[in-house]
Amino acid sequence: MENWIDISQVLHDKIPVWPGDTPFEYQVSWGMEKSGSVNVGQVTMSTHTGTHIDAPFHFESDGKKVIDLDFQLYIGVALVIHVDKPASIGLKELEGINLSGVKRLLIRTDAWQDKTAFPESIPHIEPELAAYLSEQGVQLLGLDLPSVDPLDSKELNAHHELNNHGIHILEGLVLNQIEPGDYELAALPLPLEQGDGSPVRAVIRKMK
Ligand SMILES: N[C@@H](CC(=O)c1ccccc1NC=O)C(=O)O
Ligand SMILES: [Zn+2]
Ligand SMILES: [Zn+2]
Repeated sequence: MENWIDISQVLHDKIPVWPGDTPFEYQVSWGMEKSGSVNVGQVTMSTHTGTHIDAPFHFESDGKKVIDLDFQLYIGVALVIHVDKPASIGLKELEGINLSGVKRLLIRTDAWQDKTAFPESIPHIEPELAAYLSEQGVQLLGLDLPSVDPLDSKELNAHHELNNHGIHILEGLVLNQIEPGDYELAALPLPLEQGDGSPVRAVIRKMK
């Protein structure tokens, strides 16, 4: 079947990363000339580069690693909503949106426009929203932003509250062309045994 839309950031050597984090690098470490038959690549990257998921181990020392997460959560029906450039995302911003029975929620904010640079500031998820979202049935929250907390946060309250309510985090989506509505989503993390996070290839397809 067709009509799948790629909502992932392209991984290339200039992709912006969290200030101070490992730059992304792809290299052919064993080229044709040396190997005689093949190009073999090597990738150096932070697990929080581009479009990626967070495992609880990212913000809790005894939290689950990527391999421990239920991969089924990252495949299935998702609702895309558009909350245009909010200061933050709380109950007020979701007023009038029916989330009952929504398991996967993707929020388009358009607040990170220039994906060639890391943003200066971003709208954050108000930690109190976690309880409401989980009441509605949300288990996966995706955003077109590099974090669910303010960029200067050390407490990471939204990360913790979402995790406390069983809500998994998907960050760095590209949603600027995506109309709100019901979609199928696939955004599988790699089977990283030690992973605190993982890059994903995120794609969606409009539900008929
Ligand atoms: N919480 C952010 C990442 C994050 O906080 C971070 C990523 C790389 C290097 C440092 C980071 N944060 C703390 O200084 C995220 O989930 O992607
Ligand atoms: Zn992350
Ligand atoms: Zn995060």
